[in-house]
Amino acid sequence: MKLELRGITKRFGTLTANDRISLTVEPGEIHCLLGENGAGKSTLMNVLYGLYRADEGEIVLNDEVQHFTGPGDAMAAGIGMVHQHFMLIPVFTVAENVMLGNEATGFAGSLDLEASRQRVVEISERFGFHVNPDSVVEELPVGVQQRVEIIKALSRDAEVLVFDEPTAVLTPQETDELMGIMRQLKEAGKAIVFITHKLREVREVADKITVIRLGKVVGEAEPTASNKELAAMMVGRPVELTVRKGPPKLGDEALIVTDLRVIDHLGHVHVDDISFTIKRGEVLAVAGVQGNGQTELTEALLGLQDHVTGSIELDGHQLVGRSVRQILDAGVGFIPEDRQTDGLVGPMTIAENFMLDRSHTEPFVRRGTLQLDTLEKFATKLLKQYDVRAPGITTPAGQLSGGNQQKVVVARELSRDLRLLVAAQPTRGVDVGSIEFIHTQIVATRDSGVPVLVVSTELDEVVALADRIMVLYRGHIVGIVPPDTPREVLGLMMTGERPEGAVA
Ligand SMILES: Nc1ncnc2c1ncn2[C@@H]1O[C@H](COP(=O)(O)OP(=O)(O)OP(=O)(O)O)[C@@H](O)[C@H]1O
Repeated sequence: MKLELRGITKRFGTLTANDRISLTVEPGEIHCLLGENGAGKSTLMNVLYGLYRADEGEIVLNDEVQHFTGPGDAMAAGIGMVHQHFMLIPVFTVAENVMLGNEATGFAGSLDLEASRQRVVEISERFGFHVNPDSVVEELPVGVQQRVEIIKALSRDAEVLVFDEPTAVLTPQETDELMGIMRQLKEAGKAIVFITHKLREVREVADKITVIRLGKVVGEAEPTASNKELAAMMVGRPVELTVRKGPPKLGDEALIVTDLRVIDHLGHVHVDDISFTIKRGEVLAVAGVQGNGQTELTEALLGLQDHVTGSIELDGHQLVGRSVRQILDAGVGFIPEDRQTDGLVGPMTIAENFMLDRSHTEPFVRRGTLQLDTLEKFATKLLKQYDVRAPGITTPAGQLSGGNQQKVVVARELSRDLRLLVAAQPTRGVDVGSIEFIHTQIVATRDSGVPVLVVSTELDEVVALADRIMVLYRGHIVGIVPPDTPREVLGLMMTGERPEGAVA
């Protein structure tokens, strides 16, 4: 099915998020939509999916103008959306989830579990998805859950499929698998819209690229364009794609972690036998496939895990057993991997989010009174410095685009007086121009003498920031190696193999 968007305009108050955007996606084409954070990509897709009504413009499918009043209409017309945050019911099986999706749209065969099972098997076999209809969703790896989302869309005969930053939550291997799936869907004649910030992925699968900036189409690019060309087109200026970083000026060992062990309430061990140190002025970057104990390690450092044994000493003070509040007050900055649940309060304004954990301290509160002037100046400065694209500091954080929400969290944490920075996936969902800025800020934090722990599933990010790399596998340290360690060796370590010479 051919999709045309003709002159779509969508305004939020005085902000024009989409400004006369036109786009054509042919059947059997993967069309990448590129643009910096807040450019208007998700808004455009929400218009296409019937979630927002366009102020102007038309959605045309196979030369017929559509009038969607909600996602039900869009689905019935053949549009499927694979969201980054899955819309699945975790305790239900795959077949039950697919059945429920269809019930909502009143498709034939709705509420017939056996029919739904067969449909899952049929689609799964056709596209090589390897999904068992009877698996319970919450027990499946993230990459497979995403395939369930795709099956849901395909079971409703979707001909146009929208993927909005689908790889942000995937491991490198799952990402490769998804690229393969997208190619197969294309071979089957689907029209695909693919939104991503990762230029490697764009060049790997795109047939066509449309770049939007500040709500407008700024041009089309060829898939053969270089990273630098694509980045410059998105951001509107040349972008430095490598981090400038001098040799570290190392101080004393500020963070000393000894024999750390983290178990969950069911007794499963997530982190075991972990000992490492970080010096002042040093970045230790943790590499590993997602789910190998990184989340639990960072949460233990912040006091967010209940069953922790061993020792975490920061500047001579023991952190194990202390509350999150005490740990934050001790000067630990934390960029959590999931900004929506742990990093931000959506209905609160940007300014309020900037002072979330400082609302009881000077200079924002003096003699029990909130200093609105101080807060306003501080928030305005941060907004500008971190290039958060928002109408103003009183905009609710939940209304920001994904990448801009991330920038709010990073700005808040890096602007505190820090004794340790723990940054998990610091640039998730962030555009190339802002990645450059955030990396520069993390390096500046290290150069000011702060020990930094970075956790990232992006090997590029680990290598760019690290003074030393620590590889985790199944909750254990495989080795601690220098940043110039060959990628093949790091890749091997991420599967649990220890090369000769690596310090355990
Ligand atoms: N519900 C809303 N109310 C008000 N403003 C909104 C709303 N949704 C989005 N916006 C604004 O519209 C603009 C475009 O946001 P959008 O989410 O479409 O960007 P994006 O290109 O998808 O960005 P990212 O790459 O960060 O996900 C942003 O300035 C955003 O703050």
